[in-house]
Amino acid sequence: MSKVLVSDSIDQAGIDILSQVATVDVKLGLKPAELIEIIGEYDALMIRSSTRVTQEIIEAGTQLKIIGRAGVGVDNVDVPAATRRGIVVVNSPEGNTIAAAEHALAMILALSRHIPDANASVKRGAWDRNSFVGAEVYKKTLGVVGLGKIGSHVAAVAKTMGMKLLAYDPFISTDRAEQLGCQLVELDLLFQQADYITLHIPKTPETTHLINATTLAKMKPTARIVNCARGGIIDEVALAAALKAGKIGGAALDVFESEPLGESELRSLGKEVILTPHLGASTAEAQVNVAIDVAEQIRDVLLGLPARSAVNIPGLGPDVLEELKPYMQLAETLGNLVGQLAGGRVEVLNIRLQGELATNKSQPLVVAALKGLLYQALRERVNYVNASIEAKERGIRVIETRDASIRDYAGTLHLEATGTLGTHSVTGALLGEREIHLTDVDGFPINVPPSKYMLFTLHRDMPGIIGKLGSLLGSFNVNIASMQVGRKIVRGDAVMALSIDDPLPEGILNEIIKVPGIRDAYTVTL
Ligand SMILES: NC(=O)c1ccc[n+]([C@@H]2O[C@H](COP(=O)([O-])OP(=O)(O)OC[C@H]3O[C@@H](n4cnc5c(N)ncnc54)[C@H](O)[C@@H]3O)[C@@H](O)[C@H]2O)c1
Ligand SMILES: O=C(O)[C@H](O)COP(=O)(O)O
Repeated sequence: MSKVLVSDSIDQAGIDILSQVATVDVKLGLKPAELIEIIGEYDALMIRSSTRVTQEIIEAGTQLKIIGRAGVGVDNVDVPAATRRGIVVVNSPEGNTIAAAEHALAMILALSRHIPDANASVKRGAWDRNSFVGAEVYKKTLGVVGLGKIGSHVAAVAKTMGMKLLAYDPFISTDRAEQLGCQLVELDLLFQQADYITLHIPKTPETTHLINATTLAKMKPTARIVNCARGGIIDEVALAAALKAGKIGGAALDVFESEPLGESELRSLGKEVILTPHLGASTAEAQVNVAIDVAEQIRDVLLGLPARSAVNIPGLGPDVLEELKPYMQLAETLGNLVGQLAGGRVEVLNIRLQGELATNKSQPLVVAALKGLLYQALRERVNYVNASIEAKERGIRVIETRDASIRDYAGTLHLEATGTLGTHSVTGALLGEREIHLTDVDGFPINVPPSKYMLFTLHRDMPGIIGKLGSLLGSFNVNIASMQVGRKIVRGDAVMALSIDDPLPEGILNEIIKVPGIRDAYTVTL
């Protein structure tokens, strides 16, 4: 049975799902050295934001197949290191969207009405109504930086509170912003005009210290800024200085450059600053959502199925996956087949998407074809995560073409591999109940479903050759399950595709190519 380590606090709903397929160990608060010591026993690791999954931990996780982040941000995981090792990293992109958006909205209102400090003062026994006069958000301008899932929900709710909305997000369209009632503006204008600024962007090299002494100086002296996105987007030293100097009106932070928050000037500031310990996703509902979402993906990967929200499988979202799954199987089979026909070291892989396939997203198909192509060399070590990297490291050049014209089949995938031993090609399609069929081998039309053991010959189309090959195979006790000849002209060159029940015995290929008329023979295992 597989083993899963849960190293952050996860809702029981997730543990229950994992327990269906694995032994689950919940070990919270592990030090890095302790995690390194035990991670080698586990097939999967499930975390939130507290566990830092470094390259060292990934390298010690020799059995690891998947790292599941029960939440959105994977910045605590060394994703490139996981990718190099072929470990799938999954998250829950939507499970805590509402929770994080509502936390940001709560911060905006709490800042405006000094709720934390007013509450603390009453609890201390005071009744001070003068120190906590607030401001209304109605008719004020909210600047939303990042109009993705969380930013959009914040904008939608703020709109209903009567706020005017400005937004900055270079990756969304003006139409989308308008649908949400937001005016898309440049960042400088947003900084100058907003009464409230709320951040909903990932932390990237471009967004690190986006809020710094220079950008803070552009804001209104009454501006209030909220960060429920990621620590480090705000330069905390510059923020504390701006707040102290009255250059901005207030700040509410849920996330920090270093967590847990250590010594910080921000702690010493008054009611204009609200600090929460990374609580954006901490609602009962969100925790159930993310735990189920990620546990289901871990379960699926441990059962050999693909995950719906893998962050390190390019272009493979849940919607794409559902549609492309059968085509990915086709691409992988063809990749495996053409790799074996080509033999030697493949240098160029041409991939042509034909007919209705030409309009599909191609990246997952390319990855699947490469996974198939590299299977003979790498076996289980190649998967959807590392296939592209492995191919690149081997210097395999991938050339992709599309042709939307429909020929004999509605949609076909054609792979041509050129390597040290020559060039071979295969084409395939999904027919009937989405069953894989080989429709062409080395330019010769055939129509056969692939089977585990196959034999292909290149021969001259002439009387008696099928019989001679059949007798030869019979003399080696090889049972033929099916056989088909593909030819372009009568008595010209032809290809024979045979499905056989068992692997071809050693040495028989040499006998086959001695049969008069047979020029070449290839055996493959799929
Ligand atoms: N505090 C919490 O507990 C908590 C909970 C959930 C998510 N988060 C964080 O909230 C953030 C947003 O999450 P989401 O689910 O809305 O993500 P999302 O991917 O749906 O949206 C992010 C948006 O930011 C935009 N963006 C990227 N780079 C930008 C840039 N340089 N300038 C402006 N916009 C940029 C993208 O186009 C996208 O629209 C993430 O950092 C996530 O980790 C925090
Ligand atoms: O990225 C996220 O999902 C949030 O930051 C939540 O983090 P958490 O799961 O540690 O609360």
